[in-house]
Amino acid sequence: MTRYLITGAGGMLAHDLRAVLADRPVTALARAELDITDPEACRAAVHGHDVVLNTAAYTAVDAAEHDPEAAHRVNALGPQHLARAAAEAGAVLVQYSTDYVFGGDTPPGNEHPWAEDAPLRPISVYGSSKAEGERRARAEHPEGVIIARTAWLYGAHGRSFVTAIRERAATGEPLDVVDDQWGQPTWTHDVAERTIALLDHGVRAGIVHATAGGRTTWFGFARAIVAAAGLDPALVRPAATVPGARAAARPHWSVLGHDGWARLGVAPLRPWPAAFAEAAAAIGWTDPPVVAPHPATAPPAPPTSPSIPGASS
Ligand SMILES: NC(=O)C1=CN([C@@H]2O[C@H](COP(=O)(O)OP(=O)(O)OC[C@H]3O[C@@H](n4cnc5c(N)ncnc54)[C@H](O)[C@@H]3O)[C@@H](O)[C@H]2O)C=CC1
Repeated sequence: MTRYLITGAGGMLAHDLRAVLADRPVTALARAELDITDPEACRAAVHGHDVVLNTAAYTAVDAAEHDPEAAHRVNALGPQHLARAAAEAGAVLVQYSTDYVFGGDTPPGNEHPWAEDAPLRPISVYGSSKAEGERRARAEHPEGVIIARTAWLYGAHGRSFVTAIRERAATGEPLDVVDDQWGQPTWTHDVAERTIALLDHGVRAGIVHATAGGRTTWFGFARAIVAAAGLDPALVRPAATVPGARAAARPHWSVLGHDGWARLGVAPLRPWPAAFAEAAAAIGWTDPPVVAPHPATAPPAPPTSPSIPGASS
């Protein structure tokens, strides 16, 4: 029976991987139990497993701009250590990566979905560190690394764009959300389920885009989130990206192509509206969040920023 190791087990995607693998032998190690920057610890942890699902990552996109070494250690060297350990153990490594490995060369008006083999041109430290992690993992274990690039994740077990928008909308204040960055909101459950389907199909190497079908902007997604919660979608207003407003640049075009799935004989993730509708019902996002009442003497807190750009990626 296949034995699975999940790294970064405290994270959002890891939770749903554990749920999908609930009836199989799984070791799930949180950061305190396995630090993927430690090559010896990686070797010891991978030993005895057939599949390594690496969800561990330095995911603070803006903070990475100020601490590139930390991002590199976790996102570039970590996957390399795990790939080496997987090669020694005869295991497959699934390395989760990001849409932010792209973004450097899409002139407006010339957008098409990024193919799996499109050149990597990140525009942030985080994206560069993840791109380097892809390269190092594949070089270390060419026959046994699957790169699964995902994006715009939301799920039941973590903070995300969905939780931020729900909390802001529940205050009744209007929300300005960027309408010029395109992508694919993706449920962690679907990423987990499709990844395991890929492995069950016998795939041991390759690149897939583990993002939902379709496309929207952060504004479009925010409206869907607010509508699902039974709140007024008109609260969400379209805004333009303010250059330099955040430490790390965001790609304006993060729509990933899904042809790789057909080549491997496995169906891709479903379109984002259907996935979000099911997620909202399953997670309890069809009701507005309960916001703590403000003390009678204190005025309501103003929004902390004029717009809500995209969350992490
Ligand atoms: N959240 C998103 O929107 C997106 C996430 N991704 C990628 O998907 C994967 C999973 O993301 P999430 O579950 O959202 O991340 P998360 O931030 O919820 O979980 C990541 C986990 O990694 C752990 N971690 C950090 N440094 C570590 C280290 N040195 N050793 C071991 N564990 C460490 C953290 O403690 C955390 O529990 C990551 O590879 C991320 O880069 C890609 C695109 C979008």
